[in-house]
Amino acid sequence: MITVENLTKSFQHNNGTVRALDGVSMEVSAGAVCGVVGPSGAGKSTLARCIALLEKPDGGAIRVDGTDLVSLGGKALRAARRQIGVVPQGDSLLRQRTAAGNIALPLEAAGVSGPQRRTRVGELLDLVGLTDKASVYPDQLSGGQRQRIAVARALAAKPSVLLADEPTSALDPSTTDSVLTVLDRARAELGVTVLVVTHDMAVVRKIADDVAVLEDGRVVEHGKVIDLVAEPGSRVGDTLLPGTDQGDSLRPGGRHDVVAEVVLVGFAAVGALLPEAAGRFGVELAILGGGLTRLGDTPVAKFKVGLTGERAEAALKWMVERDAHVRRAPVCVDGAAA
Ligand SMILES: Nc1ncnc2c1ncn2[C@@H]1O[C@H](COP(=O)(O)OP(=O)(O)OP(=O)(O)O)[C@@H](O)[C@H]1O
Repeated sequence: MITVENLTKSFQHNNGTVRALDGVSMEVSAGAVCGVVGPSGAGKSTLARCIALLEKPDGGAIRVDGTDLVSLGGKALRAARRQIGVVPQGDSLLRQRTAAGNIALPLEAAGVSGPQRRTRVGELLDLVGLTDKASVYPDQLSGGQRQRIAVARALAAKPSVLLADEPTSALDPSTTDSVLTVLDRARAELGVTVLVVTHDMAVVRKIADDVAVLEDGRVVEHGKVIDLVAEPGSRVGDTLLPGTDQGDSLRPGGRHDVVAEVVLVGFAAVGALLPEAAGRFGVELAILGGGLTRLGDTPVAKFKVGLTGERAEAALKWMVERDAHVRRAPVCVDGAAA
């Protein structure tokens, strides 16, 4: 578990002070993948560098499994740094070393013996799916392969936390997927807690359990992706789920008695809830907008639906009782939309 409490960090510029982190607090559960997203200059990299102990915050605490890393010094700080593997932004491999040689670097620094090093490097090459590239130099690898080697190198010393700063920027979508798969495997097979800094919400959609949205050095939204997408007005939800033409379009009109926005999470809900509600309550149900997507392996749908029939309200209530997230237009006492 990583807990960040009220973290502050400022930089002096010629024209004044920039508050890169302005009281950031967030939590990442052990073994989860957390996406840190936000616009350029929001403070994402500064947060990552502070957690990686590459930058000292001005104030606040960073607890990994209960220990406040900010208060550490000397030997304890060096030991804590080894617990955090870092995949830096951009190309970070040494050109004059092979893929295997790059992965072995942290092991050499830690004094791990030759045979043990070879075994560990072999395991890591296998984890990132590049066993056949052991003796290849970075220049002969694709951008995605280089990033996968950088992930393997970051995992070499068996850290409990893996921090990746924009690991997929400048990669095409299929290459991006291969890097994300490797991060996901690190979590699933090694139990590593993964923090991914990214400006790309597709990364959050594909692998994140948790997300923190930063803006101007502050956390403006934070939580489990699957919970946030169901919250009305969530920025994460608005970005990750299909649009449905919101606002006035939720007002009942035309031939529908009730118009509502419905978010459905999981195979059972997405596959069966709407037709079952329509059949059970004898209402006509029309999909007016929205669509399907996936969050990791979980199917999620957001639809604008129009219900017609005497028991339309009862059908909606029944869906809510089955964990559908329903957003209705406010209705006045005379039944008209407010
Ligand atoms: N070493 C530094 N010296 C001075 N200012 C810095 C330094 N690092 C970051 N900043 C400033 O702090 C603010 C936050 O920068 P940071 O790189 O953390 O944002 P970011 O969200 O990662 O942006 P990007 O997506 O563009 O990388 C910016 O205004 C930046 O100019």
